[in-house]
Amino acid sequence: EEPATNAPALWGSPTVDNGACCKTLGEVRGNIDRLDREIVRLMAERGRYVHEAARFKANPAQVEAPERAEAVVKKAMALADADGLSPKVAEAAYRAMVRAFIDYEQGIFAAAASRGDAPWRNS
Ligand SMILES: C=C(O[C@@H]1C=C(C(=O)O)C=C[C@H]1O)C(=O)O
Repeated sequence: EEPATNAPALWGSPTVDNGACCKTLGEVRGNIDRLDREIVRLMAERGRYVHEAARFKANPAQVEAPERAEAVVKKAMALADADGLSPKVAEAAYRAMVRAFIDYEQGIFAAAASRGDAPWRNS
């Protein structure tokens, strides 16, 4: 069954905010929900720049830009390490996120090409 959200912790001592948080799993999740609002807002802003990037690409292979994609992941891992986030968590999250943004950008590019906007033609 799911853990109770209003019961005290079962072990250890609080680790966040110099021990001020957290007293319940509900309090933990309220903070995670607050941060997710910010993360999604930032992802939406990131997505608008990914969309914009498509305008500078001549074909789908350029949309993929694997060297840049790898550099973005490696940078996130280094930033994570400096910020106290597990680099393995950052790597997995960034690989999935960048892959999804590439697919999104491929869709934007393909739609522009089929409108006759982007110069590239499929066949
Ligand atoms: C946004 C770009 O296009 C793609 C998406 C990337 C990303 O989400 O960071 C990075 C490189 C490309 O795979 C870009 O070329 O900068």
